[in-house]
Amino acid sequence: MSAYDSPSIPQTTSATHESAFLKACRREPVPHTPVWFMRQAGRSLPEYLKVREGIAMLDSCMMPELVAEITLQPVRRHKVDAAIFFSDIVVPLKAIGIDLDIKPGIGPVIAEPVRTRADLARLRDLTPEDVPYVTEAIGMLTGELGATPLIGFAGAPFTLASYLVEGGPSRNHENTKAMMYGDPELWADLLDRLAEITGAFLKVQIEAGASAVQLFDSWVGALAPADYRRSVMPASAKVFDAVRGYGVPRIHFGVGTGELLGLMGEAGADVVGVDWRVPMDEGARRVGPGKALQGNLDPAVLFAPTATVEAKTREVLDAAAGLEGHIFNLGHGVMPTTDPGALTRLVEYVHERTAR
Ligand SMILES: Cc1c2[nH]c(c1CCC(=O)O)Cc1[nH]c(c(CCC(=O)O)c1C)Cc1[nH]c(c(CCC(=O)O)c1C)Cc1[nH]c(c(C)c1CCC(=O)O)C2
Repeated sequence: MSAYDSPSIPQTTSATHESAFLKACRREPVPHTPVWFMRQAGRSLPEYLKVREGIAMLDSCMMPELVAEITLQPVRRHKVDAAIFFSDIVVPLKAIGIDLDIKPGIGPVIAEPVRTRADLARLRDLTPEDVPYVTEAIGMLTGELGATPLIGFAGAPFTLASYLVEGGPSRNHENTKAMMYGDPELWADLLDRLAEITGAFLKVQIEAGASAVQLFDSWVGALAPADYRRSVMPASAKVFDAVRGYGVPRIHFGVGTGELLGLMGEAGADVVGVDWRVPMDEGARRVGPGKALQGNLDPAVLFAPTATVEAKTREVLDAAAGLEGHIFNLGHGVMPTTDPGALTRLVEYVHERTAR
């Protein structure tokens, strides 16, 4: 009996359990390679722009019916093999009272950056009562999704710390690294706080019915492996540990993480996401045995002609052909100006090409 046979998640029906996506996460044989896209919900879809009209991003995350509708849109349109919960990595921070906003075209902006030990006191624990709209939206979704699994997610401690310390998006993460190198004790305590909050946020989603979770460490590729191991990995490992007992697959993803893939696997995930810079077979070699892999078409390829998209997709599938457990995805999120038709065709193409 593997950890995944655990009956501890009553919300995951047997049809969901037998879905291609969850089988691939468990490295079991699949009828076809499952496909989903990071940022599959969002601005590439006209139906998304329509329902979001006049509603601020963070407000929309707190409206369960709207969240459920937006989460379902790409499943209906593209026939992807998994849904990802519509929310944002800063939602749990907002929920514990951090003054922040998501500015269109910019991203999360924090009113008062976290830079000192006194600032840490603002990062209190998250409880399910802080995010009732998450539980409610997931409850609605699991019914509507049928056998299609729902992926819950959270931002990883490093990526959340970067937004909190910088006060917003950052190219070089200079204030974040200044704390990490210059005040390692404060840094460790900050990451530990964020690991607690993130673990609690993932638990809420799993208990509401999410059948997999993804930890987004989008900006961790800015670190050298030794710094990752010393200053970040313990906090990410704590998050994976916090949800291990549920037996739901845990996915770990970051951008520009070619040099970190082995350590990201070691942090405890069941599935490691690979961006487009590392071929899947090389990614598998770096991650090591016992993990499924997710990736990794360059999202910019979708702007090329269909024949090119197909040729580049074949390259990904061929490189992943020897893997036990491949989930097809882009190497990072769908760009807002992507033609949604290109995404629908891509799902169909991967399904046809890998049908067994
Ligand atoms: C770094 C990060 C953030 N948010 C997220 C990450 C990690 C993933 C990654 O690396 O891309 C995670 C995220 N954010 C969103 C989702 C929804 C689920 C999905 O993938 O479909 C997910 C998984 C919705 C969103 N989150 C955001 C949007 C766009 C806002 C809008 O549509 O009005 C969406 C659909 C806002 C946001 N939030 C953030 C950014 C950088 C932005 C974009 C700002 C902009 O360009 O306007 C922070």
